[in-house]
Amino acid sequence: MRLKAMAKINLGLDVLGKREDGYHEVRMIMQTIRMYDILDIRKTRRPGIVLTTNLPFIPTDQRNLVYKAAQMLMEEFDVEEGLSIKLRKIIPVAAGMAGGSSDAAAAFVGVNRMFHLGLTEEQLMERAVKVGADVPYCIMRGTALAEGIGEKLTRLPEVPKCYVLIGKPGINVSTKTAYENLNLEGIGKHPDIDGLIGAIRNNDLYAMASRMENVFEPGIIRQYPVIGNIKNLMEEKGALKAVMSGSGPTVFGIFDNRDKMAAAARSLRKSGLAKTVFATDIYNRDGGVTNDK
Ligand SMILES: C[C@@](CO)(OP(=O)(O)O)[C@H](O)COP(=O)(O)OP(=O)(O)OC[C@H]1O[C@@H](n2ccc(N)nc2=O)[C@H](O)[C@@H]1O
Ligand SMILES: Nc1ncnc2c1ncn2[C@@H]1O[C@H](COP(=O)(O)OP(=O)(O)O)[C@@H](O)[C@H]1O
Repeated sequence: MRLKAMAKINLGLDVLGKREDGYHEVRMIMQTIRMYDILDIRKTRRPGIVLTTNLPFIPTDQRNLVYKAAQMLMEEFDVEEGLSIKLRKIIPVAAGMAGGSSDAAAAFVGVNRMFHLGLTEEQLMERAVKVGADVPYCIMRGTALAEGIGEKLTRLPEVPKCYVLIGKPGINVSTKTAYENLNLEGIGKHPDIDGLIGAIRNNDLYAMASRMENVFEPGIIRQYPVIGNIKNLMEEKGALKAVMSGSGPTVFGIFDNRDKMAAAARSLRKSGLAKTVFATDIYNRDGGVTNDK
C-alpha cells in the first residue's frame, strides 16, 4: 500500500494565549500543498514495526511520528501481525511544513485500512492529536481553520487557484522554542484571520494574499534575517505575498502566474539564500479519507 503524506503551509497563523499545560491557543488557516513524502506499507508475519527511511538523520524508532502513530493503533486493536514501513522524505525536516505530522497522519490512515480497523476519519483524528497538534489536520487536508491547539478544525471553501513557491534556508527552528520565545503581551496587531477567511469565502486571491500573516514571523526574522531576505526576493520577483510557514524557517510565496513563479524560483536558486527551492501549487482534497490521492 502506497500513501502520500502531503505538506501544509499556514496561510495565516495567530496565537491567542498560553494554556495551563504549556500548549498555546491558536487560530490558523491551514492549506495543503502538492509536495509529499511517500510511505510504502506492507504486512509482515513477524509482529512489530520495522521502519526505514532515505534520510540517515531522522530516527526510525518510537521517536519517529510514523512509528508512534502505527504503534498506537496496532496496540489498541491488538494487531498480531507486523508492519514494514518504507518512508521516503521529500518534505524538508523541521521546516514548519508538518512533514513529520503528515507522515504520522498517513500512518494512521494506512494502518486503519491495512488491518480493516473500521475507524472513521473523526475517530482517527481523535487519536491523532496524541501524536501532535497538527496531525488531525494532516488527516483532514485541504483548506481549514484550526483552533484550540490546532486540533479543532472547520473546513473552509477551496482557495482560488494559485502557485506556491517554497524556499527553506539551511537553518533549523524548533517549534517548541518558537512558542516559548513568543512574547504574547508584545504582539501589537494580531493577524487578521477573520479577514483572511472572508477573502477565501469570496474567492478573492488578491484579498487573501494581502491578509496572509504569521505571528511568529517578526521574532524569528530578527533571529534569522535570511528568512526576511527570502521573503523580499520572492515579493520583488512577483509574489503577491511571501510569508513564513508555521514556526519556520520555510517561506512560501503565492503567485497568480506559473511563469512568474518559475522565474522567481530561478532567482532564488541563484541567490543561494535557500537550501530547498520547490515550485508547486495548492492541493484541494476531494472528499473521503483519501490519504493516497
Ligand atoms: C507551529 C505549527 C503551526 O501549524 O506548525 P509547525 O511549525 O510545527 O509546522 C503548529 O502549531 C505546531 O504543531 P505540531 O508540530 O504538531 O506541535 P506538537 O508536536 O504537538 O508540539 C511541539 C511543541 O510545540 C508547542 N506547541 C505546539 C502547538 C501548540 N498549539 N502550542 C504549543 O505550545 C509545545 O511546546 C509542544 O511541545
Ligand atoms: N517522520 C518524520 N519526519 C521528519 N521528522 C520526524 C519524523 N518523525 C519524527 N521526526 C522528528 O521531528 C522533528 C521535526 O519534524 P518535522 O515534522 O519535519 O517538523 P515541522 O513540524 O516543523 O514541519 C525532527 O527533529 C525529527 O527528528
